[in-house]
Amino acid sequence: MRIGTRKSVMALAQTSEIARQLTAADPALDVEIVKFETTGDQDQTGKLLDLGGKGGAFVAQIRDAVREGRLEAAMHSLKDMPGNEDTPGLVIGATLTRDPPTDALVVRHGVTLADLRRTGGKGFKIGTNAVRRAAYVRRLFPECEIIHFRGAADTRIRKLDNGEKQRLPEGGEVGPADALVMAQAGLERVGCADRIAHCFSPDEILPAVGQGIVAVECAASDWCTLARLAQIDDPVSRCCAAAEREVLWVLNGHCNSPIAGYAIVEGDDVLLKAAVLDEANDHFIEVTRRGPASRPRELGRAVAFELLAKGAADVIARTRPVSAH
Ligand SMILES: NCc1[nH]cc(CCC(=O)O)c1CC(=O)O
Repeated sequence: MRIGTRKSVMALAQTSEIARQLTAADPALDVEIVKFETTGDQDQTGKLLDLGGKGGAFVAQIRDAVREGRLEAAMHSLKDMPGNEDTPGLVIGATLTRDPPTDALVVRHGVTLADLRRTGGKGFKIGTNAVRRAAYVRRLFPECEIIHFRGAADTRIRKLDNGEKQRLPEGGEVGPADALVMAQAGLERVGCADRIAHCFSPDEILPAVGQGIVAVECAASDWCTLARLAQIDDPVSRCCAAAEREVLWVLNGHCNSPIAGYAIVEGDDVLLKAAVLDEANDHFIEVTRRGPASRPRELGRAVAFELLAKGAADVIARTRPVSAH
Protein backbone atom coordinates (compact mmCIF):
# COMPACT_ATOMS: atom_id res chain seq x y z
CA MET A 1 0.00 0.00 0.00
CA ARG A 2 1.45 3.34 -1.09
CA ILE A 3 0.48 6.20 1.25
CA GLY A 4 1.08 9.78 0.17
CA THR A 5 2.01 12.51 2.61
CA ARG A 6 3.57 15.93 2.85
CA LYS A 7 7.13 15.69 4.04
CA SER A 8 7.04 17.84 7.19
CA VAL A 9 8.24 16.18 10.38
CA MET A 10 4.68 16.15 11.69
CA ALA A 11 3.16 14.67 8.53
CA LEU A 12 5.80 11.94 8.42
CA ALA A 13 5.21 11.06 12.07
CA GLN A 14 1.50 10.72 11.38
CA THR A 15 2.05 8.58 8.30
CA SER A 16 4.50 6.32 10.13
CA GLU A 17 1.84 5.78 12.77
CA ILE A 18 -0.65 4.76 10.07
CA ALA A 19 1.93 2.33 8.64
CA ARG A 20 2.63 0.93 12.11
CA GLN A 21 -1.05 0.26 12.77
CA LEU A 22 -1.61 -1.26 9.32
CA THR A 23 1.28 -3.68 9.64
CA ALA A 24 0.26 -4.56 13.21
CA ALA A 25 -3.13 -5.56 11.80
CA ASP A 26 -1.62 -7.39 8.82
CA PRO A 27 2.11 -8.25 9.17
CA ALA A 28 2.25 -9.41 5.53
CA LEU A 29 1.30 -5.97 4.23
CA ASP A 30 4.02 -3.91 2.58
CA VAL A 31 3.54 -0.18 3.23
CA GLU A 32 5.43 2.45 1.26
CA ILE A 33 5.41 6.09 2.38
CA VAL A 34 5.51 8.43 -0.63
CA LYS A 35 6.62 11.98 0.21
CA PHE A 36 5.20 14.97 -1.65
CA GLU A 37 6.62 18.46 -1.77
CA THR A 38 3.43 20.48 -2.10
CA THR A 39 2.94 24.05 -3.24
CA GLY A 40 1.83 24.91 0.28
CA ASP A 41 5.14 23.83 1.78
CA GLN A 42 7.27 25.71 -0.69
CA ASP A 43 5.74 29.06 0.26
CA GLN A 44 6.35 29.81 3.93
CA THR A 45 5.40 33.49 3.81
CA GLY A 46 2.23 33.80 1.76
CA LYS A 47 -1.11 33.77 3.51
CA LEU A 48 -2.54 30.27 3.19
CA LEU A 49 -5.83 31.61 1.92
CA ASP A 50 -4.09 33.04 -1.14
CA LEU A 51 -2.81 29.57 -1.96
CA GLY A 52 -6.36 28.27 -2.27
CA GLY A 53 -6.63 27.59 1.43
CA LYS A 54 -4.74 25.07 3.45
CA GLY A 55 -6.60 22.18 1.85
CA GLY A 56 -6.06 23.49 -1.64
CA ALA A 57 -2.40 24.17 -1.12
CA PHE A 58 -1.43 20.97 0.60
CA VAL A 59 -3.63 18.20 -0.62
CA ALA A 60 -4.62 18.69 -4.27
CA GLN A 61 -1.58 16.93 -5.74
CA ILE A 62 -1.74 14.01 -3.34
CA ARG A 63 -5.45 13.53 -4.06
CA ASP A 64 -4.82 13.51 -7.80
CA ALA A 65 -2.26 10.75 -7.30
CA VAL A 66 -4.83 8.63 -5.42
CA ARG A 67 -7.43 9.21 -8.14
CA GLU A 68 -4.92 8.22 -10.83
CA GLY A 69 -3.92 5.04 -8.98
CA ARG A 70 -0.34 6.16 -8.27
CA LEU A 71 -1.14 5.90 -4.55
CA GLU A 72 -3.60 3.72 -2.63
CA ALA A 73 -4.08 6.21 0.20
CA ALA A 74 -3.37 9.72 1.41
CA MET A 75 -2.64 10.91 4.94
CA HIS A 76 -4.45 14.03 6.15
CA SER A 77 -4.82 15.91 9.39
CA LEU A 78 -8.60 15.98 9.56
CA LYS A 79 -8.39 19.54 10.88
CA ASP A 80 -6.90 20.67 7.57
CA MET A 81 -9.60 19.08 5.40
CA PRO A 82 -12.07 21.77 4.31
CA GLY A 83 -15.67 21.25 5.29
CA ASN A 84 -17.10 22.99 2.26
CA GLU A 85 -15.77 21.06 -0.71
CA ASP A 86 -16.62 17.75 -2.34
CA THR A 87 -13.88 15.21 -3.06
CA PRO A 88 -15.33 13.21 -5.94
CA GLY A 89 -14.18 9.60 -6.03
CA LEU A 90 -12.51 9.75 -2.61
CA VAL A 91 -13.61 8.73 0.88
CA ILE A 92 -12.10 8.72 4.36
CA GLY A 93 -11.31 5.04 4.92
CA ALA A 94 -9.97 5.44 8.45
CA THR A 95 -9.88 7.91 11.29
CA LEU A 96 -7.19 6.96 13.81
CA THR A 97 -7.80 7.12 17.55
CA ARG A 98 -7.84 10.78 18.47
CA ASP A 99 -4.73 12.36 19.94
CA PRO A 100 -5.24 15.30 22.31
CA PRO A 101 -7.54 17.77 20.53
CA THR A 102 -6.50 20.74 22.62
CA ASP A 103 -4.23 23.69 21.99
CA ALA A 104 -1.09 24.34 23.98
CA LEU A 105 1.01 27.30 25.02
CA VAL A 106 4.74 27.34 24.22
CA VAL A 107 6.79 30.14 25.78
CA ARG A 108 10.24 31.54 25.17
CA HIS A 109 12.82 31.33 27.93
CA GLY A 110 11.93 33.73 30.75
CA VAL A 111 8.16 33.91 30.11
CA THR A 112 5.54 31.98 32.10
CA LEU A 113 1.80 31.43 31.91
CA ALA A 114 1.55 33.22 35.28
CA ASP A 115 3.12 36.32 33.67
CA LEU A 116 0.53 36.25 30.91
CA ARG A 117 -2.36 35.74 33.31
CA ARG A 118 -1.20 38.44 35.76
CA THR A 119 -0.73 41.06 33.04
CA GLY A 120 -3.64 40.03 30.83
CA GLY A 121 -0.93 39.68 28.21
CA LYS A 122 0.11 43.34 28.32
CA GLY A 123 3.51 43.77 26.69
CA PHE A 124 3.57 40.22 25.29
CA LYS A 125 3.43 39.10 21.68
CA ILE A 126 1.64 35.80 21.09
CA GLY A 127 2.05 34.10 17.71
CA THR A 128 -0.60 32.13 15.83
CA ASN A 129 -1.99 32.06 12.30
CA ALA A 130 -5.43 30.66 13.07
CA VAL A 131 -8.34 33.08 13.43
CA ARG A 132 -9.91 30.67 15.93
CA ARG A 133 -6.85 30.65 18.20
CA ALA A 134 -6.45 34.40 17.84
CA ALA A 135 -10.04 34.98 19.01
CA TYR A 136 -9.63 32.78 22.08
CA VAL A 137 -6.20 34.18 22.91
CA ARG A 138 -7.73 37.66 22.79
CA ARG A 139 -10.41 36.53 25.23
CA LEU A 140 -7.86 34.90 27.58
CA PHE A 141 -5.20 37.64 27.39
CA PRO A 142 -7.04 40.79 26.25
CA GLU A 143 -3.98 43.05 26.48
CA CYS A 144 -1.57 40.96 24.41
CA GLU A 145 -0.50 41.63 20.84
CA ILE A 146 -1.35 38.77 18.48
CA ILE A 147 1.11 38.31 15.66
CA HIS A 148 0.84 36.26 12.47
CA PHE A 149 3.15 33.27 12.89
CA ARG A 150 3.26 30.23 10.66
CA GLY A 151 5.44 27.44 9.45
CA ALA A 152 5.93 23.85 10.50
CA ALA A 153 5.68 23.26 14.26
CA ASP A 154 9.41 22.67 14.71
CA THR A 155 10.26 25.78 12.63
CA ARG A 156 7.93 27.97 14.68
CA ILE A 157 9.55 26.89 17.92
CA ARG A 158 13.02 27.54 16.51
CA LYS A 159 11.97 31.08 15.56
CA LEU A 160 10.53 31.61 19.05
CA ASP A 161 13.71 30.40 20.77
CA ASN A 162 16.04 32.40 18.51
CA GLY A 163 13.96 35.56 18.82
CA GLU A 164 13.53 35.63 15.04
CA LYS A 165 11.01 37.87 13.40
CA GLN A 166 8.31 36.48 11.14
CA ARG A 167 7.99 37.88 7.62
CA LEU A 168 4.48 38.94 6.71
CA PRO A 169 2.70 38.06 3.46
CA GLU A 170 2.05 41.72 2.68
CA GLY A 171 5.68 42.63 3.38
CA GLY A 172 7.38 43.78 6.56
CA GLU A 173 7.87 41.63 9.61
CA VAL A 174 6.54 41.12 13.13
CA GLY A 175 7.90 39.73 16.33
CA PRO A 176 9.84 38.28 17.88
CA ALA A 177 7.15 36.28 19.68
CA ASP A 178 7.08 35.72 23.44
CA ALA A 179 4.75 32.75 23.20
CA LEU A 180 2.97 30.58 20.64
CA VAL A 181 -0.33 28.74 20.69
CA MET A 182 -0.18 25.47 18.75
CA ALA A 183 -1.94 22.12 18.60
CA GLN A 184 -0.88 19.84 21.46
CA ALA A 185 -1.05 16.79 19.17
CA GLY A 186 1.28 18.43 16.65
CA LEU A 187 3.81 19.33 19.35
CA GLU A 188 3.81 15.78 20.63
CA ARG A 189 4.21 14.33 17.15
CA VAL A 190 7.27 16.43 16.36
CA GLY A 191 8.89 15.53 19.69
CA CYS A 192 8.32 18.93 21.34
CA ALA A 193 5.97 17.81 24.13
CA ASP A 194 8.53 18.99 26.68
CA ARG A 195 8.00 22.56 25.45
CA ILE A 196 4.32 22.65 26.43
CA ALA A 197 3.93 25.22 29.22
CA HIS A 198 0.17 24.79 29.46
CA CYS A 199 -2.60 22.81 27.77
CA PHE A 200 -5.67 24.95 27.34
CA SER A 201 -8.87 23.14 28.31
CA PRO A 202 -11.68 23.09 25.74
CA ASP A 203 -13.38 25.72 27.93
CA GLU A 204 -10.38 28.01 27.52
CA ILE A 205 -9.82 27.35 23.81
CA LEU A 206 -12.42 25.21 22.02
CA PRO A 207 -10.53 22.97 19.56
CA ALA A 208 -10.85 23.15 15.79
CA VAL A 209 -13.12 20.67 14.07
CA GLY A 210 -11.19 17.40 13.67
CA GLN A 211 -8.15 18.57 15.63
CA GLY A 212 -6.02 15.65 16.81
CA ILE A 213 -7.51 13.17 14.32
CA VAL A 214 -5.40 11.66 11.55
CA ALA A 215 -7.50 10.61 8.55
CA VAL A 216 -6.63 8.21 5.75
CA GLU A 217 -8.27 8.86 2.42
CA CYS A 218 -8.59 6.40 -0.46
CA ALA A 219 -10.52 5.83 -3.67
CA ALA A 220 -14.21 5.14 -2.97
CA SER A 221 -14.16 2.11 -5.28
CA ASP A 222 -10.93 0.56 -3.94
CA TRP A 223 -12.44 -2.17 -1.78
CA CYS A 224 -9.12 -3.82 -1.05
CA THR A 225 -7.72 -0.63 0.54
CA LEU A 226 -11.03 0.15 2.25
CA ALA A 227 -10.97 -3.26 3.93
CA ARG A 228 -7.42 -2.68 5.18
CA LEU A 229 -8.21 0.81 6.43
CA ALA A 230 -11.31 -0.47 8.24
CA GLN A 231 -8.94 -2.43 10.50
CA ILE A 232 -7.38 0.75 11.87
CA ASP A 233 -10.53 2.88 11.97
CA ASP A 234 -11.58 4.07 15.43
CA PRO A 235 -15.39 4.31 15.62
CA VAL A 236 -15.24 6.86 18.44
CA SER A 237 -13.02 9.16 16.38
CA ARG A 238 -15.27 8.61 13.38
CA CYS A 239 -18.37 9.51 15.38
CA CYS A 240 -16.80 12.72 16.75
CA ALA A 241 -15.44 13.63 13.32
CA ALA A 242 -18.89 13.15 11.76
CA ALA A 243 -20.60 15.36 14.34
CA GLU A 244 -17.96 18.11 14.18
CA ARG A 245 -17.60 18.12 10.39
CA GLU A 246 -21.34 18.32 9.85
CA VAL A 247 -21.19 21.72 11.56
CA LEU A 248 -18.53 22.87 9.07
CA TRP A 249 -20.57 21.50 6.18
CA VAL A 250 -23.82 23.22 7.16
CA LEU A 251 -22.05 26.49 7.95
CA ASN A 252 -20.15 26.18 4.65
CA GLY A 253 -16.97 26.76 6.62
CA HIS A 254 -13.76 27.36 4.76
CA CYS A 255 -10.46 26.09 6.11
CA ASN A 256 -9.62 29.12 8.23
CA SER A 257 -13.19 29.93 9.26
CA PRO A 258 -13.65 31.30 12.74
CA ILE A 259 -15.35 28.05 13.72
CA ALA A 260 -14.57 25.72 16.62
CA GLY A 261 -16.19 22.35 17.24
CA TYR A 262 -15.46 19.54 19.63
CA ALA A 263 -17.39 16.33 20.31
CA ILE A 264 -16.92 13.65 22.93
CA VAL A 265 -18.63 10.30 23.21
CA GLU A 266 -20.14 9.57 26.63
CA GLY A 267 -21.68 6.12 26.81
CA ASP A 268 -24.38 5.96 24.14
CA ASP A 269 -24.38 9.74 23.68
CA VAL A 270 -22.26 12.22 21.84
CA LEU A 271 -21.86 15.69 23.30
CA LEU A 272 -21.03 18.42 20.79
CA LYS A 273 -19.99 21.99 21.50
CA ALA A 274 -19.43 24.39 18.62
CA ALA A 275 -18.72 28.09 18.37
CA VAL A 276 -18.49 30.81 15.76
CA LEU A 277 -16.21 33.66 16.68
CA ASP A 278 -17.18 37.15 15.76
CA GLU A 279 -13.95 39.11 16.00
CA ALA A 280 -15.60 42.35 14.92
CA ASN A 281 -17.77 42.47 18.03
CA ASP A 282 -15.55 40.29 20.21
CA HIS A 283 -18.51 37.98 20.58
CA PHE A 284 -18.69 34.17 20.65
CA ILE A 285 -21.80 32.42 19.40
CA GLU A 286 -21.81 29.06 21.23
CA VAL A 287 -24.06 26.01 21.20
CA THR A 288 -23.81 22.74 23.16
CA ARG A 289 -26.10 19.79 22.54
CA ARG A 290 -26.24 16.08 23.28
CA GLY A 291 -27.62 13.35 21.03
CA PRO A 292 -27.38 9.62 20.37
CA ALA A 293 -23.90 8.50 19.26
CA SER A 294 -25.60 6.49 16.52
CA ARG A 295 -26.64 9.76 14.82
CA PRO A 296 -23.68 12.15 14.97
CA ARG A 297 -24.51 14.00 11.75
CA GLU A 298 -28.02 14.78 12.91
CA LEU A 299 -26.54 16.28 16.06
CA GLY A 300 -24.02 18.31 14.06
CA ARG A 301 -26.80 19.61 11.86
CA ALA A 302 -28.95 20.62 14.83
CA VAL A 303 -26.02 22.45 16.41
CA ALA A 304 -25.22 24.21 13.13
CA PHE A 305 -28.82 25.31 12.62
CA GLU A 306 -28.86 26.73 16.13
CA LEU A 307 -25.62 28.61 15.43
CA LEU A 308 -27.18 29.99 12.23
CA ALA A 309 -30.30 31.02 14.12
CA LYS A 310 -28.03 32.96 16.47
CA GLY A 311 -26.37 34.90 13.63
CA ALA A 312 -23.45 32.71 12.54
CA ALA A 313 -23.97 33.15 8.78
CA ASP A 314 -23.11 36.85 8.80
CA VAL A 315 -19.91 36.25 10.72
CA ILE A 316 -18.71 33.53 8.34
CA ALA A 317 -19.61 35.55 5.23
CA ARG A 318 -17.59 38.48 6.58
CA THR A 319 -14.47 36.34 7.01
CA ARG A 320 -14.71 34.51 3.67
CA PRO A 321 -11.71 35.29 1.48
CA VAL A 322 -12.49 36.92 -1.84
CA SER A 323 -11.32 34.31 -4.32
CA ALA A 324 -9.19 35.34 -7.28
CA HIS A 325 -10.23 32.26 -9.26
N1 LIG B 1 -2.24 23.55 10.63
C1 LIG B 1 -1.28 22.54 10.66
C2 LIG B 1 -1.69 21.41 11.55
N2 LIG B 1 -2.51 20.44 11.11
C3 LIG B 1 -2.67 19.54 12.11
C4 LIG B 1 -1.93 19.97 13.19
C5 LIG B 1 -1.73 19.19 14.44
C6 LIG B 1 -2.93 18.82 15.20
C7 LIG B 1 -3.91 17.94 14.53
O1 LIG B 1 -3.62 16.85 14.03
O2 LIG B 1 -5.07 18.34 14.54
C8 LIG B 1 -1.31 21.16 12.85
C9 LIG B 1 -0.40 21.97 13.68
C10 LIG B 1 -1.06 23.10 14.45
O3 LIG B 1 -2.18 23.49 14.15
O4 LIG B 1 -0.42 23.62 15.39
